[in-house]
Amino acid sequence: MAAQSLNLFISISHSTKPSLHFSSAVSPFALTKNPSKTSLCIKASAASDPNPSVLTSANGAGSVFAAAPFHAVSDSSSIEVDAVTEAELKENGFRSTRRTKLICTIGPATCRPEQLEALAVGGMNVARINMCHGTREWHREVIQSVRRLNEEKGYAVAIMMDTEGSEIHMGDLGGASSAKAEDGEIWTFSVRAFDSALPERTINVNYGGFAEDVEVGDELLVDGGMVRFDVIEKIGPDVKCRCTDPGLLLPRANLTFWRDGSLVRERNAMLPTISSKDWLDIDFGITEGVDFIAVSFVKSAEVIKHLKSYIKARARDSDISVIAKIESIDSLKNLEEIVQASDGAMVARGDLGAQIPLEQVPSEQQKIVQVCRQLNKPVIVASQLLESMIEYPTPTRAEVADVSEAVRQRSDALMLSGESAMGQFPDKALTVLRSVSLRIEKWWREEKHHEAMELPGIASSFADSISEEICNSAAKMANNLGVDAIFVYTKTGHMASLLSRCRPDCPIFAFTTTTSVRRRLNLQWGLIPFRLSFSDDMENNLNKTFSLLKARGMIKSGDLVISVSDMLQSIQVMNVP
Ligand SMILES: Nc1ncnc2c1ncn2[C@@H]1O[C@H](COP(=O)(O)OP(=O)(O)OP(=O)(O)O)[C@@H](O)[C@H]1O
Ligand SMILES: CC(=O)C(=O)O
Ligand SMILES: [K+]
Ligand SMILES: [Mg+2]
Repeated sequence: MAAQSLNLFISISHSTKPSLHFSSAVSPFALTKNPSKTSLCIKASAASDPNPSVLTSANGAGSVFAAAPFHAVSDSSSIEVDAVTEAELKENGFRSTRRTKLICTIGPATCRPEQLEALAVGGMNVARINMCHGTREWHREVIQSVRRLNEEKGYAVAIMMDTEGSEIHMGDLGGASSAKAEDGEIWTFSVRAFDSALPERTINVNYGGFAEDVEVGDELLVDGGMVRFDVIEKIGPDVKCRCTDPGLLLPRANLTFWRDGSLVRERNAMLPTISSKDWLDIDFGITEGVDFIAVSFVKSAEVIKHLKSYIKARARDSDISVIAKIESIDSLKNLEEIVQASDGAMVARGDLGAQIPLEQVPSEQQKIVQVCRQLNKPVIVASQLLESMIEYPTPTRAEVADVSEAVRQRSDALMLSGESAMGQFPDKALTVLRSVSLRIEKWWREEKHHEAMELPGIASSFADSISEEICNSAAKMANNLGVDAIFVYTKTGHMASLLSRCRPDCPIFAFTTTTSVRRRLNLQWGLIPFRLSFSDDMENNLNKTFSLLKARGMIKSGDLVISVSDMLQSIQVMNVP
């Protein structure tokens, strides 16, 4: 990195409605303006000696696997970052920090505090709880353990609650963790409520209309085809089926039935996206202060809008993001509207692959990732990324290729399901996601393989347009100048997400004033979220940040940084003094 001691300060102010264009080959000196409407001030000064006005003592420089002592006090002179990020920055430098975020579904294999901590140490950014399984008391314990971990160790692990939704699924297997269906066996799927133990080879179905809706000759798919049956006989509430594709039946697995090669959507299509049980779970999530609610089987944008206004009315001071799970034919049909209405989306390939032919899933994934990036919504690729690791300690080559593809598409986050919830090797699975992400990100950066995605304007106001232009330009400048990091000072997180959307080559240090925004930013590509008190005085903020980060060894003199903020709409380029 060529050392530069130039502090370039560009601030844009406008009294009348200005039109501002940054030239396409943006360099810090190649800004153009419309002089009649915009005042553009470029201040260049030596930045060798900004007054290190705020200096606190080094705050426990820990190594990766021993969480550093963390000062949870949110006083104005501290900065909150977790020990893992801190050690990663110190030991490997900015360039090699991971950009792709990792989500772990928490289940019996990972719910104890020490297991959760191992996941946080291993790079978990978001913990997902699936309301299909477990009791609310169980989920509350998990949420509280994660919160304690954040408070005591300085992590910013966010919590995502995933609704059950009202699609058809099996009941629990009378306490068994799984059951094996063998080729040719006859199983009974029944809507009856069994008081005592389930008879042998009997499966409960949650949907009352099941026996009426299926027909002899239909094909019944468990979990999108993990196990298949042919419907051979209907006897009142019981449906007899012959297993044609053997496999493992898991509790509450999803059921779909197919007739003449297409998915049957009879009355179950009328089931509400958010069931009454889901609403109670959502109330629970609001009370417990979850960061994200992922809505299963979204069909239209309306349900998302409804939920968002419900949350707004109910949770005045906690802002919960709503993630639309794309896992049905209807959600594909209404994709853009749904994504637009949501705060993010999940490619829920498990159920999606049960509703559309499997060979269509990869192209749909690509499309969903692209639409989300264009609309600036974080996107998660989920399900079966490392399925074999539920049982085995190493992934298949094909699984590694699948993870690589999601990283190459530059989705915001990858998610573990059964691998972390009930698998035998949750930590190893997380390590595989982490190391494959790092390796593929580096490869694509070095080879400059990444195709530039066209990013349409998305601003809904003029002020937003300025933010967007600033972020697009800052990201481009960062790549052209080869800067070490982009700093963004953002209260709501919006500027940070606009920068993330550009997927720049360097990491983005996102400074925000509240812990809840910090947690939510942890879902987005390339953002390293810090909590920091800051003012409207950017010079002061920068000096303070440099001092705090330098004192902890996370940056050093000479590092080249671009800084933007949503208080003062500006781009600054400088070397760390
Ligand atoms: N809280 C939990 N308690 C017990 N088992 C769980 C829990 N969460 C997940 N599991 C187990 O892990 C498996 C995979 O989890 P996952 O969240 O992918 O659920 P799923 O049932 O496949 O549904 P979904 O379509 O909502 O993802 C589940 O089938 C279940 O066996
Ligand atoms: C995650 C999820 O719900 C699915 O893949 O179906
Ligand atoms: K779910
Ligand atoms: Mg699903």
